[in-house]
Amino acid sequence: MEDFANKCELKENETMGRYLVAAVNIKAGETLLLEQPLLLLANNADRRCCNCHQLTSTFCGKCRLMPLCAECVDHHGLDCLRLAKLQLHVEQVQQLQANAEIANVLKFLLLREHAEMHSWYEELLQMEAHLARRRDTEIWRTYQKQVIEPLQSAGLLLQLRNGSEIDEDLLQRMLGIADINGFEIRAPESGSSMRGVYLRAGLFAHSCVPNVVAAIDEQHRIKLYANRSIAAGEILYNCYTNIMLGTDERRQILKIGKCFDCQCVRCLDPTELGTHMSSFVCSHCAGGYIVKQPDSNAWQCLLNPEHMLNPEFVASVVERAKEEVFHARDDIYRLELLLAKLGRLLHGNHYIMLDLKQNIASILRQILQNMAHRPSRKVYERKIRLCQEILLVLKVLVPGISRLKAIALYELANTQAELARKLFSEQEHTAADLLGELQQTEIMMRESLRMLLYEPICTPEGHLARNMLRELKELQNDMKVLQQPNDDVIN
Ligand SMILES: C[S@@+](CC[C@H](N)C(=O)[O-])C[C@H]1O[C@@H](n2cnc3c(N)ncnc32)[C@H](O)[C@@H]1O
Repeated sequence: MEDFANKCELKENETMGRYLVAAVNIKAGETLLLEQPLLLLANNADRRCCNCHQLTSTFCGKCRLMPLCAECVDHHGLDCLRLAKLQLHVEQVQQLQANAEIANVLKFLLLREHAEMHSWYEELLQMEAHLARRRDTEIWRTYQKQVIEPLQSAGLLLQLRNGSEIDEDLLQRMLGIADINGFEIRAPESGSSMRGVYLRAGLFAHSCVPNVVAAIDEQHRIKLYANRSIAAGEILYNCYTNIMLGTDERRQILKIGKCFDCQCVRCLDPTELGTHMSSFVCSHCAGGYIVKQPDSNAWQCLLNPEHMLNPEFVASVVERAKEEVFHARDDIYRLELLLAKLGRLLHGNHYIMLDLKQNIASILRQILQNMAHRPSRKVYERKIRLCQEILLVLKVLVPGISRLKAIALYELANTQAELARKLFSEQEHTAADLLGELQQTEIMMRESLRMLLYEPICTPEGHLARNMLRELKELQNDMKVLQQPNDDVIN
């Protein structure tokens, strides 16, 4: 919290509400905030044990309302005691157990219930909920039906402290705060997620070209650090969405999920900083690309504005391409075919093309890891090419410290080193060639490691950094051997 108080200054304006600016000059990699979540919430329809956060279908035997898995004995003692004191019939309990989101709201209500947590509750209520923008929308009506009505009809609210004050707006506010401010957190099972609400981390504004990175460790502690040097007075921006998506998709996610129109430099630039992550190929002009003009929303060729695409055609190509990528997943042959086919319509850096390239690269990784496949030189070279293409885009999108860039760089370095070793062992390359390749690899590994060292240790990236340190040492040992003046080695 000391870093936060010294380095971040809270401001407010009409467009963004509260936001943070750098109070001092900040160096790349400097930590701005370390914070534990005030609330850990399940996502949507998931029901998670409120002690260990595993998915569960069972409830605490004492309070009956909080999900608790068979392995956990109890959960937060005060919460359990308070809920157990409520006078509820079996049918009312069943009604409250039926919708998973109700447990999330109960967590808010329990903060309100305990006097010692009141100041946190008050701070939580100041967070943005976008009540006016969400009122009468689909999400509002869904929450009303599935969460608020059961809570009201079960007679639970009136038994809470000043229960008559807990009206529909207050409950919608709680749900809105969770949606607008929640950070996605890795859930215990791989591939699934839950949400964390952090009082300080939730104050950072969004940009699709952020200067701050958020990383959450296995204990759910969030770390926010600068990805480049930031001058005093600059706004501190975290990215709320996936930077590997195109502008229309990012803006839609932010509009629907966070209720605002992003106006960052990337969103306002039709070429997305020259990456062309949403551009189509112009079928009339050699080397011409069709981009969406931000003011008119027209899709026009950059070389000849008269060459246009119909927005419905663009939308349908994108939708169909996404479906085809989904169906081709895990099948490298189909993915490569699709890449060639879509390449006639989309720029090579279009986000769907990059997604395809990432899919292909990750299948190639599995093939290369399994030496029983005896992969040919072409397999290594294909993966190297794909990593290089992905990296070129990432270097523009995140010029500073980035875990995505670090991972892509590591994949590239690792494959280059493996190919060099293979060619040496098959006597296609000399020891001097191998040494040259390994020296290049070492530079890339060091660069990747330099970026990953800012990630908390207990995260997949932190584990990767530790493995990489070991690999780097092995690489350096190999290089030492190759550097020894030994006629048998260097030829
Ligand atoms: C996580 S909250 C950030 C803190 C919030 N501004 C507050 O006052 O509590 C996210 C909300 O901040 C606002 N916001 C963040 N970044 C923004 C941006 N670049 N442009 C406009 N509004 C932004 C939006 O209202 C968004 O829903």
